[in-house]
Amino acid sequence: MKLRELKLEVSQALLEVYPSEEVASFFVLLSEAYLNMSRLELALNTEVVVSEAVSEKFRNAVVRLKAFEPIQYIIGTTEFYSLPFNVTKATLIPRPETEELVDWILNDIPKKENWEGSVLDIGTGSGCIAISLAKNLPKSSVSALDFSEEALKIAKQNAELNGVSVDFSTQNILTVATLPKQYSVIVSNPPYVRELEKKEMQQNVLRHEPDSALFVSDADPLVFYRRIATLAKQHLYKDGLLYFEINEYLGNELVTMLTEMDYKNVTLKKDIFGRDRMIKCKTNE
Ligand SMILES: C[S@@+](CC[C@H](N)C(=O)[O-])C[C@H]1O[C@@H](n2cnc3c(N)ncnc32)[C@H](O)[C@@H]1O
Repeated sequence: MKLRELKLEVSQALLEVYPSEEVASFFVLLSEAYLNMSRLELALNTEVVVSEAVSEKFRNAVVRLKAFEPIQYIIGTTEFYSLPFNVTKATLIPRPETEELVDWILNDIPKKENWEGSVLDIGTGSGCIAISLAKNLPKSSVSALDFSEEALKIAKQNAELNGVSVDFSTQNILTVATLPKQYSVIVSNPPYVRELEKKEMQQNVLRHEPDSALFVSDADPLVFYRRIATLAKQHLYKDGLLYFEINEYLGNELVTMLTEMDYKNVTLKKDIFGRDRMIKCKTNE
């Protein structure tokens, strides 16, 4: 089958479910993954013949996309902070707001090339926060933990893929008594979606991403923040910084909680859409 015919078949099937811009972008991503062809090469080689085996891969992807499976899980990769990351159903797909969190941390560090501080990422998932920090802070020492062995397997692959060294460990943050050492920065994007918010979420997230990465009980949505902030009190150096990605509806409650815990300079930050999505605070003024 010619590439142009395959494109027509795939596009017609996906247009039943997705808008045309999204269909076009899916076809490019699938072609990069299965044909190793860029957007430009696709445009220039419409008459090229695609093997039956590869056409079949596209057809399988169409079935999965029509079941609202995220494209990142289908092709097994995504990009975060301009770096490549493998993803599987054991890992959350890294989000743009988390890139903003990484950017906030990096902007707070003046001489990134020479910074020799230590960082801990709690609930690392694909490793996206830890690895992008390690990549941009070449002299730092970065550690990361998650309670999912499956997620950590992927995070370790991603550290190798990006040529950085991160000290990964399997820990349940809700039950560990202490953290391994002292840190200059502790960061976390913990589960923070309340059960009551499920109805606002898209099918592709609800059906395919890991529940344990996303949800917390309506009764105690700040459980991870309280636990991490308590541990961070003992494990941040003087002037150490704590950063969280947050639920946009819980910003004020977090400001109150961290202030009552005697953290200083508690600062909320909005994402590019104007929503409170990050918070930072300091151990000392
Ligand atoms: C919102 S995801 C964030 C993943 C990744 N850091 C990111 O930003 O894309 C939360 C992560 O916390 C992990 N997690 C959930 N409960 C945990 C626990 N009790 N202890 C340690 N990690 C936990 C999940 O496995 C998941 O990887």
